[in-house]
Amino acid sequence: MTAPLPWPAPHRDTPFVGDVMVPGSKSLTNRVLILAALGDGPSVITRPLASRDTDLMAAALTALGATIERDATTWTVTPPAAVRTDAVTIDCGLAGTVMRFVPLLAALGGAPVTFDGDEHARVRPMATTIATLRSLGLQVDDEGRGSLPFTVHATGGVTGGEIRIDASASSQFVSALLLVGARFEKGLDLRHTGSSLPSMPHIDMTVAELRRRGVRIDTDEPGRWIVHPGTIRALDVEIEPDLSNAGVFIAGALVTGGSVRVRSWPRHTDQAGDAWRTIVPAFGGTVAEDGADLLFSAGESLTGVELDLHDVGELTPVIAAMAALADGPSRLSGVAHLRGHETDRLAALVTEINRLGGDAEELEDGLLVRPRPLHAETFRTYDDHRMAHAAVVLGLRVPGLLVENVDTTIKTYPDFAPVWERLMTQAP
Ligand SMILES: O=C(O)C1=C[C@@H](OP(=O)(O)O)[C@@H](O)[C@H](O)C1
Ligand SMILES: C=C(OP(=O)(O)O)C(=O)O
Repeated sequence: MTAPLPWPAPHRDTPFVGDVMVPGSKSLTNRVLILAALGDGPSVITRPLASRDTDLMAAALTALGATIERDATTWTVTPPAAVRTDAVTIDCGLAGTVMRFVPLLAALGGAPVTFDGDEHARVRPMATTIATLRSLGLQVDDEGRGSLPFTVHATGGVTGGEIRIDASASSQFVSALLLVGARFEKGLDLRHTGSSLPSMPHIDMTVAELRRRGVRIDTDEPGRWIVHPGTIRALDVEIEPDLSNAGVFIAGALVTGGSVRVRSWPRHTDQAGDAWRTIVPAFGGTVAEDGADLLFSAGESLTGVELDLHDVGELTPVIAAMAALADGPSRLSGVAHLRGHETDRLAALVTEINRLGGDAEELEDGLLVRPRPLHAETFRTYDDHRMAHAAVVLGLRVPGLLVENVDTTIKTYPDFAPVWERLMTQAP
């Protein structure tokens, strides 16, 4: 099969002025799906994200016995009637939320479950998931790899109790345990023992979603979570727009001297992407509330930034693209763990920005980006949706830039390319 032709990135010689309603949050949709499958009755999810990562989660939960009925705007999830006893295989694709969360859910079942995924999924950090399952008393066959593929041999329930893990490579190791801990016989007393813990807002989101469903969880001590055993209540919810994915439109407005209205920005949210409210002023832009929407506008200039992105690592590729177009140098820190994301994002960003004539340098825990005049090339995406997002930001200012495999954006945003094409045909 021949690879599809690279996609011509949208370009603007004039300010990009946009009005967007982004699809639902991946992180919320996949948490809500799992919690609905563990609930004490059916739950209705309104405006879930329908994308590769959430389809994979829905398929995994269905394989484990849940029923998911989908119509245009809602998914109704009915938990399994009984613990399954037949062996199944689950495709994790490249979805961290599927490969980290679902094995813990499978541990509650009564049969072997095998996990595998895309080629690159096999090199994403999974050792903590495997070690966690083993310390909970489960047998895991991974042939010594410490990564996908592996089989979890569930035996009909988990005792739980005290457990220590090193989640410095991904917050998802913590979230995975918290999501199921109430269903362990003794609940969970979890301590993170590693040197640092990335993506705290994602853990806070997990805790908030559990509490909304009646789960008691103590978080008084940093790095420790006590989940009391009990019922996870069914809950009907509406999914918020994905604020991390909104970032590419916000960045597009800022790098072209324009503005964008992002519709229905939640006033209170646990999403990491809410950080755009502070990141945009750091680049010299402004943020204003207008009813339910937020308006992001470019300032006089696009200033270089010094940002610690430890909590919001998934925003880094788009921020790095903005930095490459800024008026001065930027230092992005706190994101060593990005080497274990969909690709090694630090290496990929340096290679691709420099391929365009830029000057990006990899640091131990981040990037140094010095703006330089850029020229068009084919920007490689390494099967990483957020590399495609970064390419669009750059292409808005670099005429003729091509994006290799823009379809990788289906991971969290299936209409990404057509939406940009439509926006480019609109005034001004
Ligand atoms: O739990 C989640 O939904 C996520 C947690 C974060 O993972 P890491 O802690 O591995 O960065 C984030 O980057 C990812 O996009 C989604
Ligand atoms: C890191 C990301 O995804 P995942 O959930 O696959 O870890 C991401 O979307 O930026």
